[in-house]
Amino acid sequence: MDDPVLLTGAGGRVGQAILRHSGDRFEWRLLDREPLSSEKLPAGVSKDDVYAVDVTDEAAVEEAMEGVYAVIHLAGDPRPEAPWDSVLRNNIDGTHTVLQAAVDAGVEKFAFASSNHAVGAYETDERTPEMYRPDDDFKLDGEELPRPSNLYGVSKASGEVLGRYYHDHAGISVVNVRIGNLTEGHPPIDYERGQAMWLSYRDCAHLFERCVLADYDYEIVYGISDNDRKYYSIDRARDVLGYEPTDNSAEFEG
Ligand SMILES: NC(=O)C1=CN([C@@H]2O[C@H](COP(=O)(O)OP(=O)(O)OC[C@H]3O[C@@H](n4cnc5c(N)ncnc54)[C@H](O)[C@@H]3O)[C@@H](O)[C@H]2O)C=CC1
Ligand SMILES: O=C1O[C@H](COP(=O)(O)O)[C@@H](O)[C@H](O)[C@H]1O
Repeated sequence: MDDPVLLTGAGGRVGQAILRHSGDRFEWRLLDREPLSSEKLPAGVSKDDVYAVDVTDEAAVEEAMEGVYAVIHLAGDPRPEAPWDSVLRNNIDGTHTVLQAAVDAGVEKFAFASSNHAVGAYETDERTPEMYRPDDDFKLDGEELPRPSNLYGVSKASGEVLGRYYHDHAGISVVNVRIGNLTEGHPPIDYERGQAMWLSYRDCAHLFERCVLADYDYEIVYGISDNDRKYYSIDRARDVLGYEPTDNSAEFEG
């Protein structure tokens, strides 16, 4: 596929995980409100393919969207403790602006970085910490309603609903990836929740690559590696996207 893939929030942790492992897979167009240093750019991506843009800037986003085949939308405030004014502007208004521009430009697919915090309130005192352990059978599969654990999680659930609206009314393919805990090199240490939802860099890149290449209508999938501790099912990601994770947080436990 020759048409570009627009990666918003390209300079961040998730964006760099994708570019480090899939930098040669697509014709990239990179967007971030912060300037991207040359070491953050994969080979073959020139400064002409980089847009220093705020995702709430409609005109600038429309310009970056011209001719794009698919969008991987990562840009936003990633802090679970982020205040309402920030998640309202960066995560909700920003996602609306990017989705509207994508539809207006005839973009085929939209992959949204949702979060475990969109469903964090399922992790009740009664269920934890046992639910983070391999022998517990509690599972979430993406069919469940959001239960945000904070206002950041509300903004992520809002992004999922924005995608539902634009799929239903404009036909764009949408996949919401409820990312767990992206940690480079190994799972979080001494943190059972993080180990249950660990996503390795290479599995992250592979999963978003599948979001560009697979065909789907509207989906919600979990973005985690194949962890023994997982309480998120990755069956939907396997069945619809062809996701085949390599890593498992259990392999790093003594
Ligand atoms: N890192 C993780 O474990 C997880 C991340 N996510 C989501 O994935 C996405 C990326 O997260 P990270 O890479 O960890 O965050 P990050 O903070 O490392 O990267 C986010 C990037 O987006 C840019 N950005 C923020 N607001 C922007 C705006 N208004 N306009 C343009 N660019 C903007 C920042 O400059 C930054 O380079 C976020 O939406 C986050 O909510 C979800 C679950 C887990
Ligand atoms: O959405 C996100 O979730 C991860 C994991 O949550 P945590 O509460 O276990 O840290 C978080 O690390 C990341 O910053 C955030 O964007």
